[in-house]
Amino acid sequence: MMRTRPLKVALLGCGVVGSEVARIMTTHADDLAARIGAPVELAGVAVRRPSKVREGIPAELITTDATALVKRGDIDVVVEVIGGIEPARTLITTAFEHGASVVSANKALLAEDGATLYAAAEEHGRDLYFEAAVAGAIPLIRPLRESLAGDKINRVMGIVNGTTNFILDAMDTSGAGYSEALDEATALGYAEADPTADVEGFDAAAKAAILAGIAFHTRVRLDDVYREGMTEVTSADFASAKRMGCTIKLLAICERAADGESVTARVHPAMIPLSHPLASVREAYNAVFVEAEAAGQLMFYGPGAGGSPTASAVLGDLVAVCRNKLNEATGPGESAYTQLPVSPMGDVVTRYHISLDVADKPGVLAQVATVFAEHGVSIDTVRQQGKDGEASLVVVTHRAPDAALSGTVEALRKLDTVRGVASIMRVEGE
Ligand SMILES: NC(=O)c1ccc[n+]([C@@H]2O[C@H](COP(=O)([O-])OP(=O)(O)OC[C@H]3O[C@@H](n4cnc5c(N)ncnc54)[C@H](O)[C@@H]3O)[C@@H](O)[C@H]2O)c1
Ligand SMILES: N[C@@H](CCO)C(=O)O
Ligand code: NA
Repeated sequence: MMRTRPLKVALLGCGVVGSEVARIMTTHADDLAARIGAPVELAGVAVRRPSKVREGIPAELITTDATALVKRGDIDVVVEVIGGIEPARTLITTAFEHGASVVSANKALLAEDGATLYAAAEEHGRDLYFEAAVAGAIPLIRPLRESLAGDKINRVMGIVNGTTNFILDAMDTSGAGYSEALDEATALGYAEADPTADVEGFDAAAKAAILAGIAFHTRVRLDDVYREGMTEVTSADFASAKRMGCTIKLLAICERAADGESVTARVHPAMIPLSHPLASVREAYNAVFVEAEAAGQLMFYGPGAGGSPTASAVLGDLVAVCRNKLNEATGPGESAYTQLPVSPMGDVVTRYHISLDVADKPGVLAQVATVFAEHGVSIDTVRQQGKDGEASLVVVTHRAPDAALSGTVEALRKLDTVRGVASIMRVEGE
């Protein structure tokens, strides 16, 4: 039976995502009410610029005082789509203290200090939902927290940043320049307020921390995630990748160690074979592979960024939280009971593609091969292209620990015959 008294929602932030949340809440009000079992009412919208015209939002709902809004006491759900650490963190914890549940899209905050948010939610018996924080519209957090709660997840690997996938795809397929592609991604509402978070891998690293934490039931913070951005990927790297039957993607990879005693989380550009499903993820789409012991391989694919796809995930959470409220229940809280240590990048084992500029003379290849052997890194293939006494040497290795590869590269740089290390890229997905 439908409850007539509405559930009240406070919206914090009315930018790319917030404006879409408000629009869908208004246009789909009847359907949302029917699905929840009570009407949902937008009771206040906190913004920074009140003078801006916001179509469909009554002026009397607009306020610049987000703190007063979350303290009102009659608010059932606070939707936080401001982003950043503060004031978002204080607003969320204040919302819990004043009886509201929270839906947030804020991966930066969850990765930096999710523990504080979970603790405040638990202390006050409220919900914290954040489907939009990882891979936008793609249902991923809920499947990991709920559908796969009975399984053991060993690996999560995916493309979780739309902006950088858009740029890399453009560089690969149309030869577009980096800044031109970034401008387009920003205009389409994919990029963060400061796109450095996207291109330097901070956004993907935050998502990796959240995914690893949920997948492995352990606390993983942004600082635990190894991170390399994609600003140094060149057209020469793409040409090299093509020769190997690969493309280049910015990947987030979270793994449980073979002995099950530790985990790793990392974000970096990597070559993947064109035959791998992640290679065909185009534009700003995201895709995430999950490997679970009983389920096997699962792939989640869809729009990972943009106002309306992200609003879809926020509204799904809003419906879930409202249903919980009516049932006087709460959804899942933090699950970090395993407390596994997060190992450093040096322990990660993978394959490498290394491009060297060397002198084209007898014995150079043998010298280079010896350095790899001395560091216990086994070579899979070598390709040499010579020109005017100089040569480019491309070495692809078998699987080796990252620390061994770093040692190899350091030693290679010291050889007189090695003029430079043009690029080092990991090779994944084989
Ligand atoms: N855009 C996307 O594709 C996307 C996807 C997934 C998650 N997110 C996340 O959603 C959140 C919002 O992203 P966005 O793209 O809408 O950003 P945005 O910059 O378009 O919107 C944020 C809005 O919050 C407002 N704001 C800032 N401080 C405020 C305050 N103290 N009080 C009231 N309003 C304040 C800003 O003026 C701005 O309008 C971020 O956490 C982001 O990481 C965005
Ligand atoms: N800036 C992010 C938004 C989605 O989290 C991206 O490009 O994927
Ligand atoms: Na999602």
